[in-house]
Amino acid sequence: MNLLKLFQTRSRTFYVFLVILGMVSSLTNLGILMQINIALGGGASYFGKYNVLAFAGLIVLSFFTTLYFQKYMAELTNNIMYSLELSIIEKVRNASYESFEKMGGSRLYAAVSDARVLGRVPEIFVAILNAAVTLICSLGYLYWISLWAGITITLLMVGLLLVYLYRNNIIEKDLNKVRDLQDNYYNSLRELLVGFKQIRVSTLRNLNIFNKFIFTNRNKAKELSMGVSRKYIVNELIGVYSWYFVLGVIIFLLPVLFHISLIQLAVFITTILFMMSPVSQLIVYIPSLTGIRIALERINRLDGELKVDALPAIIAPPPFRDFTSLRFENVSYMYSPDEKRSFELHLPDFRISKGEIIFVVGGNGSGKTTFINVLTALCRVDTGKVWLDEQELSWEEMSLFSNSMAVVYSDHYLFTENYDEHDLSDENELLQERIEIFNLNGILSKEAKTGNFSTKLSKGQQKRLALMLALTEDKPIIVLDEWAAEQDPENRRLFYLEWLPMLKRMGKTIIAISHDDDFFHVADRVIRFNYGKIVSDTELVL
Ligand SMILES: Nc1ncnc2c1ncn2[C@@H]1O[C@H](COP(=O)(O)OP(=O)(O)OP(=O)(O)O)[C@@H](O)[C@H]1O
Repeated sequence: MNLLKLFQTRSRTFYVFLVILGMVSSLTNLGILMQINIALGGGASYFGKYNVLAFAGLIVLSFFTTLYFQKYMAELTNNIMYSLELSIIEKVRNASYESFEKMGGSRLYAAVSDARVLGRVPEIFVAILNAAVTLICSLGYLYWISLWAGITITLLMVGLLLVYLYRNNIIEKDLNKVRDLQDNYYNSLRELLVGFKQIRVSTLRNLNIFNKFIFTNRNKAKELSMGVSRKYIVNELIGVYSWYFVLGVIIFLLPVLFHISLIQLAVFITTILFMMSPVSQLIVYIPSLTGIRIALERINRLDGELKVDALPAIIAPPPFRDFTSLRFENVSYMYSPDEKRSFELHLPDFRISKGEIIFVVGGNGSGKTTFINVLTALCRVDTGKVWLDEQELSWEEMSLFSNSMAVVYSDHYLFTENYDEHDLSDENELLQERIEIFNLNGILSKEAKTGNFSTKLSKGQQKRLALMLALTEDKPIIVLDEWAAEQDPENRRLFYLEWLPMLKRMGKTIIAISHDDDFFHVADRVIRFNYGKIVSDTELVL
């Protein structure tokens, strides 16, 4: 996606408007310039006695065209900004888990602020167009008055522009560095916010995150930004003082070189003064264009990364699918295969049957969570086949089937809004019954604003609420990652000896990571992972 393509997709009429505005503005500029010069030289106007009317007409035409265009631009600007923001979020929500992990949250925030920068594109385009048209008209007028003098001034201005662009290129590189620093800064900020408790209780950590990361980063960014500002100031001053140089050439050199008359000289000087404002506008807006290009490049890069393994756009939730068996045949998944130390999960032949309670066990780093990620299609398998009721599933179908699984992660996040559209009303008897069963009676309270359950609960209580909500989703498969880890002994006992059997009686299939060997007998099967492989798959017959 480049800048021009961005416009094409947002508004087909943009270019038509741009051409109309360009024409009106060149007509107005040239007209006004000629009127002034004719008045200065005491010559006859083309419009004779309607001179004043023509002058006023030009200004009115310019006023209304610009007004109409500005309104159109305001609309277009907002459309571009908000739809870009939404399209970034759209890509994130359809991205694969791996590309999401690689991206990191801080880059998402940076991309959203980049989208805001892009919202200025139409305004900048119009300003540059106006300035360029005025410049071209003025130069054309100079050529008409004296060809050689016009050429001399054009060469002079091109030379000065090249110096300006060369310096601007150096500034662009510095700006890129500032943006990289900003990404790192957002990352440190995220760590400060997410890990606030750990940072608050350790002075060393507290000092280090501030001194070694945030402070150093901001200092570097400040130095670079100050350098950029200094270079901009020098550039702008060169721009302004170049005019004196050009005026000097006109006043002192042109009469000697080309024998131009006093009236021609006056016309030249007026025209040059007329060009000053558009050129300074160009000087102001070219750096903005640079910033926009950088923002666009970064959004494009993020876009490319998120496209990897992206899911097809989700339009409506698929119906839950019950099943008899889910089978993995020669399935393997590897984290970042390019890296030296990479972990591979391998499932030569593994089957889950409806109604089973399967415990997934094994040491730290043996591959239990990776297995859950593959099972729930968070990670896309590299090789092998997945069969649902002896029907092979594509990656997309597997992703859809994950909708039939209610998952409680070890670091489960309880949403503040009721995205699952649960019936949380007091009249819901089944819900009240489950609140009772999961020992949440008298613990849960509702947020007045959202009507959702408050998430200000202890870790164990949060997990019990998450389990209850997972059950409310009414899906055939329940996946639990170390669910019992935060429970007190009584709730843990209830989980293994009462709640899991209850779920089984309800016809649910349960896949649960567990470290509680005292309760392994509750499961129908215990599968043990080691180095990414299932080293034992024990069926327990009670
Ligand atoms: N995002 C990742 N990128 C690269 N390697 C990873 C990633 N996540 C996990 N791993 C590696 O994969 C291996 C298996 O990790 P996994 O989280 O599946 O283990 P686990 O059995 O769930 O461990 P634990 O009991 O500690 O939770 C580990 O060696 C880990 O270093």
